[in-house]
Amino acid sequence: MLRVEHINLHYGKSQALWGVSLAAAEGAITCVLGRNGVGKTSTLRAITGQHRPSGGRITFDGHDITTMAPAERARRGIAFVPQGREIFPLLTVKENLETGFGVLPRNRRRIDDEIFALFPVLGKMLNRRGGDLSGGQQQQLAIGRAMVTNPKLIVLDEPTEGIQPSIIKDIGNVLKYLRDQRGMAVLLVEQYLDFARELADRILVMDRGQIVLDGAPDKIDEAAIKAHLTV
Ligand SMILES: Nc1ncnc2c1ncn2[C@@H]1O[C@H](COP(=O)(O)OP(=O)(O)OP(=O)(O)O)[C@@H](O)[C@H]1O
Repeated sequence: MLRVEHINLHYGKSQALWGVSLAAAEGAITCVLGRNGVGKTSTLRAITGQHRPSGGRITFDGHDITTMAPAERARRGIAFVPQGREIFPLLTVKENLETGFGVLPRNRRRIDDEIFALFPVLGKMLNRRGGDLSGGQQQQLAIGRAMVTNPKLIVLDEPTEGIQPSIIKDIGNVLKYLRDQRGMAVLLVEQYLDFARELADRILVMDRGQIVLDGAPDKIDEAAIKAHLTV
């Protein structure tokens, strides 16, 4: 579904990514692990179209999307749950969910009951402001907002960051549901190894702007992963 092939990415003269390649398959959770500052978010920025790579190619469903605008990628089925969630604090939960409507044709602009079944708290708090929600509830709202666009690929940047364990577990279950029941491709960036091991069908580890390990969770050497995750 998604293929990232040998991408380089620069911020001015400073190179953040060096020949990064990865794939996110339909019906699978792919997890990219790495410490702060190794290029995980930059990789996602290239995939979602927020920063153009300086080399390499990104394809989605067989189409080259390397230079495509973010909104066009969203229309084609790529949804993004950014780091820090980026909920609109003054909009209600319902209005936050409706911001996903922009990429949908008019006749498909509805919030599916499935979202409230997966995140009952959103249904209960529909008219509350986004800013009144706890961090964990905001993360659920950010995932719900991504689901409104009915994506084929959902890309999440550190969804467990600053979130209490019970909600981390709920989020893990929702990601499994999206993989198993909806056949979505899930691409997840994480620093939290246990969460990745529990969910991922494939783990990649980044260090200093490159992919340094890549394999199935039961095949990849845990000591090697940990060596790259500790400073
Ligand atoms: N807008 C920017 N301008 C200049 N340099 C940047 C910018 N964003 C990131 N960088 C640099 O690029 C490198 C990779 O950063 P990136 O945010 O992709 O890492 P990360 O693995 O996602 O880290 P984190 O977990 O902190 O988000 C770092 O050296 C960072 O300082």
